Amino acid sequence: MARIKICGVRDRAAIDAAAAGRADYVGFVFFAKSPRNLSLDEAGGLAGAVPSGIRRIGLFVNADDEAIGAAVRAARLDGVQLHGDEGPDRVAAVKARFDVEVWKAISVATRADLADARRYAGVADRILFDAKTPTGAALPGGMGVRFDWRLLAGDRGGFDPGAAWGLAGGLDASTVGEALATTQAPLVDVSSGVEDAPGVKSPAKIRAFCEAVRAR
Ligand SMILES: O=C(O)c1ccccc1N[C@@H]1O[C@H](COP(=O)(O)O)[C@@H](O)[C@H]1O
Repeated sequence: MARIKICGVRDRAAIDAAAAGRADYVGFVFFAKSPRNLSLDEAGGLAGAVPSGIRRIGLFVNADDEAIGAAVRAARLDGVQLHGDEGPDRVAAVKARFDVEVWKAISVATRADLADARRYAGVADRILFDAKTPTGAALPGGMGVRFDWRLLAGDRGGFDPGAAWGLAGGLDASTVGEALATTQAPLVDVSSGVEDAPGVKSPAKIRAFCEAVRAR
């Protein structure tokens, strides 16, 4: 069964719903432009509400070591998701400096974009294939944009078949079944698809999403 990450949680009700749905990960966003952004204090408070079986992943966009380190400590992060323009060297540096798993998001619109993932082979602990948001968009993710999941069927553009990966972008309870059937993704990551408004998580939608994944 695919693992589940509920990203952009901002309150205890969302964390409780993720736990009820037996999600594997919750995501804390540390990106000021996002409606899901958390202060260090907020993240520290929420971290204590996350049950021990759920891993805490911090999302960053082109952040420096100081910002990542402060969040890792405040929220006792188990992992970081680098969702900006971080190249393989930067991903390797984050991995060397912090004792956490490191995910790298790859923006996908066409098959040619999949080749980018190969650059991170042996560097990132997990590749997250996410939809490329439109040029000039406010955010590089978290906008409910999906890509053609058929691109991930087969060899995923030559991506290392043994490497850990996941699917994000435009998922919700009504689409995740089709996404899993098409891609066989070992992990799905959702944010806006389990919200009532940007940054406002819906416990009912979180539970429905988890049920839809488990129904596969
Ligand atoms: O959620 C955000 O605000 C965000 C901000 C900047 C980069 C990525 C962000 N979210 C991630 O984007 C994907 C897809 O989200 P959605 O389900 O389409 O809304 C997911 O990995 C989020 O964690």
